[in-house]
Amino acid sequence: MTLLLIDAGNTRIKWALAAPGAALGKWEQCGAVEHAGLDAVGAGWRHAGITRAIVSNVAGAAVRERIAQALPAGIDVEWFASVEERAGLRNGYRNPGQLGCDRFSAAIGARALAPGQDVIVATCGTATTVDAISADGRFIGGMILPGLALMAGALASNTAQLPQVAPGAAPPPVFGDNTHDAIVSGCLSAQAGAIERACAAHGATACIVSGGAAPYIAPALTLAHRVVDNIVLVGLHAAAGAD
Ligand SMILES: Nc1ncnc2c1ncn2[C@@H]1O[C@H](COP(=O)(O)OP(=O)(O)O)[C@@H](O)[C@H]1O
Ligand SMILES: CC(C)(COP(=O)(O)O)[C@@H](O)C(=O)NCCC(=O)O
Ligand SMILES: [K+]
Repeated sequence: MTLLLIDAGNTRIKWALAAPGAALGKWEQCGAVEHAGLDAVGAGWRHAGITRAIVSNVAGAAVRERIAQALPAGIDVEWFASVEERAGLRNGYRNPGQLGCDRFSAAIGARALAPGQDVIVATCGTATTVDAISADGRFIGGMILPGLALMAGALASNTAQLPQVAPGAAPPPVFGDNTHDAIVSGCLSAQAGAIERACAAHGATACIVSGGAAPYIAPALTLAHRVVDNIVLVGLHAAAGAD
């Protein structure tokens, strides 16, 4: 009766196994792999008692096909999609289906973790998305910006003098006194600045930060926030429980 949750992003595939009735985010097992590593993970899924899977995929048709091949045979599979309303969340996108299904799921997860609050949820992956959810359960809209690695990589590959940088565990001073720190500060300030601007514009009472780059971006934030591992998987779990 195990539920398999999958969040396929443009860089990595995150997955978790949830037992029936498990609390949100309390997984039996979880992991993250780059797209090429999926087959090995799929072999492990075959002996895990999985009866149902919910998959959020924003990484395109080839990745969808790879996931379909890796899933255990004969289970009930839902390809999660952005719709007008799900799990008590109303989708305010002009065309609800245009919203990335990972963003819709992250918003469902954020609402489940902060019910009745005006929430900003930032998912810091290949792209960074910063989305606003109202206290009465409406996905208002959001921002899409290049993720931290993309931003830093764009500078390195489009300039003659700027190196590829790697952010460290702690953010550098806001005003870097060397090229490396100036680039890291610039990229972190853009990411953290977008999140802080969104919180101010929304009058947010809760700010949730997730995604592979969250450990670098969250320490640069100057406002109260909560780092949540895999908010997209939390949202899929909440959506499954609301059916
Ligand atoms: N071990 C890692 N492998 C890949 N990306 C990582 C890793 N650790 C941190 N990152 C950062 O996380 C981002 C990927 O995060 P993730 O949430 O998996 O993205 P996506 O959902 O777009 O696949 C990368 O762009 C990079 O900034
Ligand atoms: C914005 C995204 C690329 C984020 O993808 P990710 O960084 O998680 O790989 C994805 O949510 C997407 O393709 N969205 C569709 C467009 C939209 O949400 O408006
Ligand atoms: K993202």
